[in-house]
Amino acid sequence: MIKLHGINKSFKVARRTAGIGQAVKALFAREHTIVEALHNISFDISPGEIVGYIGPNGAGKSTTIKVMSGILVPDSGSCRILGYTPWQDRTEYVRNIGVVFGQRTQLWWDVPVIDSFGLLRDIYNIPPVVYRENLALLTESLALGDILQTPVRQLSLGQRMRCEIAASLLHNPKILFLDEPTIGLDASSKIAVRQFIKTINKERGVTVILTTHDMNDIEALADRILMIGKGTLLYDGSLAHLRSRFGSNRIITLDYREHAKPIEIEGTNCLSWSPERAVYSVDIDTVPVASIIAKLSEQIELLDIGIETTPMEELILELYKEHQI
Ligand SMILES: Nc1ncnc2c1ncn2[C@@H]1O[C@H](COP(=O)(O)OP(=O)(O)OP(=O)(O)O)[C@@H](O)[C@H]1O
Repeated sequence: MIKLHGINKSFKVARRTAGIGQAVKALFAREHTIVEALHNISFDISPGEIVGYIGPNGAGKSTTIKVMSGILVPDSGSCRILGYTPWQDRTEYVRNIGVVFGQRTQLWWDVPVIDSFGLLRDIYNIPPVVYRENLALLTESLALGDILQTPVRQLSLGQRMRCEIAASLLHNPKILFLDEPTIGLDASSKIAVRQFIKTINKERGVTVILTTHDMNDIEALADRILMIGKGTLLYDGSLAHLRSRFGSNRIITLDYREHAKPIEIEGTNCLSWSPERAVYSVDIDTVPVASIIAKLSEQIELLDIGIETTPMEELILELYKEHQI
């Protein structure tokens, strides 16, 4: 369904050093640097998948989404989605995809939400019956009833995001690209958005590609992770596989009577330390929990101990570290 092969994309960025002299100089001879945003990116995505596209800031996630949605033309490589080359067959292609950029809006700022939806209906030429049905369904499942008549600029972030998602689905797309769909949302809005994404994937078979920095999004939604760092694809695999790779990692939280100085324990990673509580990450195949407790008990009076398997955030950090990004 989605096939990217050897995609490269660089940006030429003007380089400026501070100071008026440099600014004047730059008027005559502008210096440039080349930012290699995507380097030889290849992957396939099948119909019905939910894929989490992750990586640190500036890794190339949005650039990939822009290439896949036809907004950016890569320097080289091929991208075939539903039989189209996004940036070449844009008019036809966009009828098949929905795109949500969490940090930008596709809705008209000053008009009521319903008017924006009406404009999208005309742009996409959505048949009246389909539009009516979808509007009813989306209004109900995303609880838009009370806000359809409100101008977009008066909406809260969570309300706007629900409207953005509805707007991206009015024309029944087969693929949904979500670029940080839960950014800035409160806990309950995040859960509502995740639930809805799951539902449209299950019930309508919409293929979803989402970029996020929120590992709870990934945990809740994605069966597969693509990880990118410095423009290069570093991991393509299931969440379960990632878990099994770091399967013996544990987070140990210790409460103790006041102790001012952190205690180093060989083979562990101290994630945080305060005078009453410390958190360590450890591979229990290498360093047994008992030895950590024994070592600490020699120096501090332990009050409580909690042991958890490594949370998603930590797994991803490990992966970033492994790839030195
Ligand atoms: N239009 C542009 N002009 C110049 N450089 C750009 C442009 N768009 C992206 N870049 C650069 O390309 C690289 C990848 O950026 P991109 O926005 O794809 O990263 P990202 O993974 O989405 O990051 P974030 O998590 O911070 O949103 C960065 O170094 C960025 O500065």
